[in-house]
Amino acid sequence: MNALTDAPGAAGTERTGSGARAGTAPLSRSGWPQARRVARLAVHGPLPEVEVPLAEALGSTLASPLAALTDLPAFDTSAMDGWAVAGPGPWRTSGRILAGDPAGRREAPDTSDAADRSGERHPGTLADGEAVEIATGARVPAGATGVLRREHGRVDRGLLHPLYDLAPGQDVRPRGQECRRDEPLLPAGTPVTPAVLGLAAACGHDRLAVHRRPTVELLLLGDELLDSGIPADGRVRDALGPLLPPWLTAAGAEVTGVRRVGDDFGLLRDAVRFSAADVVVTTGGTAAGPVDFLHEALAAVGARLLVDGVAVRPGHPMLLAELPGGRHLVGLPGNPLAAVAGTVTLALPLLHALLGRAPDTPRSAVTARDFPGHPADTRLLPVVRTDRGVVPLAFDGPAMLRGLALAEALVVVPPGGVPAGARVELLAAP
Ligand SMILES: Nc1nc2c(c(=O)[nH]1)N[C@H]1C(S)=C(S)[C@@H](COP(=O)(O)OP(=O)(O)OC[C@H]3O[C@@H](n4cnc5c(N)ncnc54)[C@H](O)[C@@H]3O)O[C@H]1N2
Ligand code: MOO
Repeated sequence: MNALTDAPGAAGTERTGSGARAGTAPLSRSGWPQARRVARLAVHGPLPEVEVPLAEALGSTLASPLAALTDLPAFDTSAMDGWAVAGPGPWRTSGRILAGDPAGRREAPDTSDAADRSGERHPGTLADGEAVEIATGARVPAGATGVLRREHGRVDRGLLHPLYDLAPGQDVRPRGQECRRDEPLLPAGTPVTPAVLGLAAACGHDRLAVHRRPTVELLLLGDELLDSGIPADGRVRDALGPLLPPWLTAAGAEVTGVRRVGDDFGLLRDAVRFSAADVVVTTGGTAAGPVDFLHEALAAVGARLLVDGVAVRPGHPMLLAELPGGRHLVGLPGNPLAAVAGTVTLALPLLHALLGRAPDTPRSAVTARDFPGHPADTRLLPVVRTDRGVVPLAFDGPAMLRGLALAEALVVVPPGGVPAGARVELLAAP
């Protein structure tokens, strides 16, 4: 069916009289923005705080602000290979300071007159007219007024001559330039990215206080699914088993299990009932087909539907339920692009709430051409960016992934569509 014309009309209850709905209170389908909001507000708060080593923190969210444990840089640091110099040139050079050398250490003995005279001075202190060879990243000695790059100086008979003027403090990264000890660097709610891990290590952290990552069990429904090989004889390859776990993991979830569940009511009910995951994600079985048992299984385990159908194309049969014990279930439609729409609409906002992640700043772009809309539903379409704005990709049907695989983002097209030049919201593509 054409995603533009198979709408039942304005938002209303779509599935009526299906045996698969017995026992669950009928819900009107939600508008798309409302469904996202419901998913974000479905939990009372983020999961508890835990302290984990840096190597285990990727993808989780800071539970408290990240504060520096040291000044950064922790000492005046040379930004270049060359010489640390004191006062105006030329300079007498002696010794060498490498990255990692402790304070005051200079490889060659300091025999300069100034050092000999300086009873009170630190042994590594440079006096006016002195220079010491220095490596990038090495501690700049006390008394130095700048660093002369190797290519900016010439040594002639033990004297270093500048080829260019040297500004005071040139090529020295002063202690505390980036931050001071105890200074808050990142607020609670920041996602832990590789860059955050690097920053945390740079300023002295071995462990991070984060919210526990939500566990996710993925249940792939459908007897027709094949795990390997070429699809034939009415069977189809499972596209969501490969697609969803890495995406959910990248979003911060800990995917604890991926299981195929046959088209059997009892099997599905028990898989949902006994899952220990914070979030059960199912694929398929959301609609009204003869073996679509999801609603019936949810009723049997005492689930409460929070979202039951969304005014969005593709993906309108998606659902969100609260399970006993404070767990949740996201029901993604079986059509793969519809499942992707369900993931961005329900699964990611729910996971972000459990992770304690601060709301993303919405991303937007301008449309390079008209994006026809559905009369009543939001559309989510794979797009690429061009100089003129975003353009839709072909092969964007609910059962297709060909467009999505080339997509840089999904564009949110409000009901009724938008003309060329309109600003539209973008969602990250998997
Ligand atoms: N009478 C109605 N029929 C359908 C409606 C409706 O409103 N009334 N909605 C249609 C829409 S839209 C969608 S989307 C699908 C949703 O169906 P289900 O969630 O029940 O999913 P299934 O019926 O199990 O599968 C649908 C389709 O997707 C294929 N599939 C399932 N899982 C996978 C997978 N892991 N990888 C690849 N492909 C998968 C499955 O073989 C089917 O072709 O319902 C429409 N029908
Ligand atoms: O078009 Mo359905 O809405 O494939 O999800």
